[in-house]
Amino acid sequence: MSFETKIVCIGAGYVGGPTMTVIADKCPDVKVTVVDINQSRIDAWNSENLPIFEPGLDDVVKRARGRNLFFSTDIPAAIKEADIIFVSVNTPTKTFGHGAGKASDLQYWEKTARNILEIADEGKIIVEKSTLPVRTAAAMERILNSNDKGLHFEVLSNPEFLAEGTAINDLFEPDRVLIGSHQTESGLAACQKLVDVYAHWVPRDRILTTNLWSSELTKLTANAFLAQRISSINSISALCERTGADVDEVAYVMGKDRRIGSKFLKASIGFGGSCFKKDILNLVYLCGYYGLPEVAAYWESVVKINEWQTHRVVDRMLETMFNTIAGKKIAVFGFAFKANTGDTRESPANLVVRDLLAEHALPVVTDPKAIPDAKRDLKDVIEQVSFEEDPYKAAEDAHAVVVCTEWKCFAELDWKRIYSSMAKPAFVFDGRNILDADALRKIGFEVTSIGKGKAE
Ligand SMILES: NC(=O)C1=CN([C@@H]2O[C@H](COP(=O)(O)OP(=O)(O)OC[C@H]3O[C@@H](n4cnc5c(N)ncnc54)[C@H](O)[C@@H]3O)[C@@H](O)[C@H]2O)C=CC1
Ligand SMILES: O=C(O)[C@H]1O[C@H](OP(=O)(O)OP(=O)(O)OC[C@H]2O[C@@H](n3ccc(=O)[nH]c3=O)[C@H](O)[C@@H]2O)[C@H](O)[C@@H](O)[C@@H]1O
Repeated sequence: MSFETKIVCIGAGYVGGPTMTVIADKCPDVKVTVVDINQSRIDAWNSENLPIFEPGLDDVVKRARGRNLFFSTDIPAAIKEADIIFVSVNTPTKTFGHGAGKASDLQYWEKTARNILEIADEGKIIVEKSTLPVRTAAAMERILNSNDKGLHFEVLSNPEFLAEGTAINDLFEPDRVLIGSHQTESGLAACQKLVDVYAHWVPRDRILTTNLWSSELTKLTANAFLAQRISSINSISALCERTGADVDEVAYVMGKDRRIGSKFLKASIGFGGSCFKKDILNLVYLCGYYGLPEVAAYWESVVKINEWQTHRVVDRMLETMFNTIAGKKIAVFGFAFKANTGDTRESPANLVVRDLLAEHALPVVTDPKAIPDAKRDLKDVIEQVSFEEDPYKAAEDAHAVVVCTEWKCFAELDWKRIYSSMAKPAFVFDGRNILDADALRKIGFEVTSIGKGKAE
């Protein structure tokens, strides 16, 4: 079958895989090829065991794969035939040199741009799907358009707003799709081509078009605002613990004010995930670079509060468990950075386990989806940590259970059974406020929740 439009996506990760799968599903007239340098990842995309766990993804992949959706490592062939190339490679925080610890490491992006330039024999539309520092498109255009083949590349920014665990729904029914372009004739024409792709299923009034820099900066800002809400409520959770206020009640009532809204006000042991911290630090770096130290400090505090909140977990454990947890088995319920994903990148559970080890406790990690990634993340301390598929076994003889991920299955466990197998007094630290604390107390547990004090 011949296709009118050919899309290629470079990078078959958490974003490239699901976004391209949905584009292929919704646009049967478009050929979509997802390429990656990682052979085993591509093999997994072509198999029954997809490389990422995302509810609903399997069915959509099965519908489109082999029809107009292809996964491949043949990057040159894919680039050659593409009209539109999405780049969705990773953009981690730089770990070396200037801006280390804050700036984005753009080496994968630049390599991709040079790769495209080397192979392409006609001009193409290049779409920034990765989250990038504002003004990256300017650098990319300079690299791409500095060719001696007389080719013109138009760079668009089309940041992704999906959240892991709800990616398929987020992609099927996005709040908005954002496309940034130059406001030139060729920029607007390229923008229209991409609008036409999304318009297959996204209502036109939800496809927002802006200039390139607004689009790049909106993505960083959206993540910073979301994370800021979590740090704000988490900072208040500490005050609730001291005063007897209940953070869930405070958040609920505040959220009823439509100007505030109810979402992203769930107090927790801190946000995780591959993006919030990285993107805020990038924003902080950019503010410093553009001579705005006050703005940089404001946003940096969001990350600082988040780390402080996670460290408070083991601090509170010590306070409650007679100032020592050395030699005590502690069951860590959940290692994924949030429920409904196997992703553990920047998971607060990682920090909790390391804090437990620093106190010479004996952590046992259980998680319905994330044990393989947990083992990878804890490789350097693997001999001091145990892993257990079965949460009941993880809790046997433990002095405490600490809930780090809001998996629904943890709330549905038989807590009487857990209580009877634990050392006494049996402590529960609910880092996600998902358990029925009163019911647990009736069983006999000593329960500590986030943002709930004892004061009357
Ligand atoms: N994970 C998420 O939920 C979201 C991530 N983003 C952004 O999307 C971008 C990608 O993130 P993820 O998909 O999570 O990363 P990921 O690490 O899961 O996937 C990136 C993929 O790119 C591949 N890659 C790297 N260099 C390559 C090259 N030169 N040629 C071909 N493939 C190459 C890697 O092998 C990897 O499979 C990041 O900028 C991230 O900030 C944006 C929205 C949501
Ligand atoms: O750029 C990205 O990578 C994505 O980052 C987040 O998505 P994600 O990190 O997948 O998941 P979220 O649902 O945002 O949760 C992030 C973290 O915050 C925590 N969280 C979330 C909400 C809340 O009220 N409280 C809270 O502690 C979660 O448990 C999790 O650890 C954004 O929600 C997406 O819009 C964005 O596209």
